[in-house]
Amino acid sequence: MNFGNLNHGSFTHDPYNSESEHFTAAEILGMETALSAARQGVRGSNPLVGAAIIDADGTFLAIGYHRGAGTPHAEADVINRLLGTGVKRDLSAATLIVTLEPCSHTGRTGPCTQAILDAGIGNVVFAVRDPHLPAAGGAEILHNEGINVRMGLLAAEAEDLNRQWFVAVREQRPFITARLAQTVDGRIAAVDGTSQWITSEESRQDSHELRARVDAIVVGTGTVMADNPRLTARAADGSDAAQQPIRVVMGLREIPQDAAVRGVAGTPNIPERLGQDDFLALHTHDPADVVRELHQRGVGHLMIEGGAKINAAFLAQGLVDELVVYLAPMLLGAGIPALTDLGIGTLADAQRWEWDATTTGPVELLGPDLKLTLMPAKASSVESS
Ligand SMILES: NC(=O)C1=CN([C@@H]2O[C@H](COP(=O)(O)OP(=O)(O)OC[C@H]3O[C@@H](n4cnc5c(N)ncnc54)[C@H](OP(=O)(O)O)[C@@H]3O)[C@@H](O)[C@H]2O)C=CC1
Ligand SMILES: Nc1c(N[C@@H]2O[C@H](COP(=O)(O)O)[C@@H](O)[C@H]2O)[nH]c(=O)[nH]c1=O
Repeated sequence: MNFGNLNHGSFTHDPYNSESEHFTAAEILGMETALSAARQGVRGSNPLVGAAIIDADGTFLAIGYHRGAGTPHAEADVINRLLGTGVKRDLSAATLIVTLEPCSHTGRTGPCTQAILDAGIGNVVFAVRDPHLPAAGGAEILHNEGINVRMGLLAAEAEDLNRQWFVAVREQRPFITARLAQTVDGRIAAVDGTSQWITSEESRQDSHELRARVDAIVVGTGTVMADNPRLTARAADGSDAAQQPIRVVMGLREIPQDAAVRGVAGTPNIPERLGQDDFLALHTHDPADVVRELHQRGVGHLMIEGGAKINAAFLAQGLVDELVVYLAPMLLGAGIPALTDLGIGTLADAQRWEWDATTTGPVELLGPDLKLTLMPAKASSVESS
């Protein structure tokens, strides 16, 4: 196969896809299994990726997946599972099946191409190209090392699995999660601005785990003035988590010198790009400015934590890839809504979302609350509704 004329930055299908390749029933089953395994991961700066290794006769040898930024990639995970005991085995006839092109770069972990070569695996089948430029090109490296590489198996399914991640990469911005802690009637604070707490301890702890995973959190100046939040990631005993997001406040007002958000938080998730300063005031009302600035600072996963105006600003510009809604069994009737105006005047223009069925499923019970996870509906399902 000639890999020479492929464009890594492109999101169009490669000329070499499933129609020009032959895949065995075992490889198809392997890719279906890898796609299911991928769904056990968590969304964020890295895509969901799953992998399987099958023997020449189609026997499954191992299944693995990526558990989120900073953890081993799916290829390394599946190889570790197979060879973790230290037993050397001949894998030259085996096939590694993976939902995304093996990476060729050293990011938070080492290159998967090297792990595959070190394991002596003779064949690789992957579904879709990795559009993330520093990581791309793995197929060529493997091919040039004499590995039999084929691509395109269940490509549409693999693209769909990470479709918002692909959008974020294409737009050269972080993957963006918006997090709402609201009453059943969609309020995030009472009429007088009080909001602590609407959601349960279990929900808030889950939220702290989310904070520890993201690279940055954004709130508006309104939230800082109303709540004086710390915006740190904390363990159940109140101690600071080892990894902390950059805390970002968006708006024109100055943040008071004694604001809690200025306090020392610990180790930022991306220290090499931020130094010791993990608080950032961005004097703008435009979410695109925030996204651009944070992308330049190396933020791969951004979380919007409110309030109402900030939530609406990001949603109105299509700058939310994932919605996490903690829904408390509480009614306020009046108060601050989860979102201000999105500029939607008629039902036909409603934003459509769909439930996201990854690890925990779209609905989780957290104490008395529900946690709902959603992603923007596919363009095709919006057109047909
Ligand atoms: N339950 C929950 O999950 C949460 C609840 N809350 C609650 O929400 C309330 C605060 O909400 P809200 O007042 O909407 O505050 P926001 O945090 O949304 O901040 C709004 C302020 O940010 C600035 N700003 C920045 N960008 C924009 C923009 N695109 N459009 C408009 N304003 C912008 C403006 O101030 P400036 O003049 O400085 O530019 C504006 O007044 C509080 O009562 C808080 O308790 C807050 C977060 C989470
Ligand atoms: N009210 C409310 C939340 N509010 C969010 O938590 C912030 C306070 O953060 P911190 O000072 O770090 O504890 C606050 O400003 C707002 O962003 N979160 C929730 O999980 N549930 C809730 O009911």
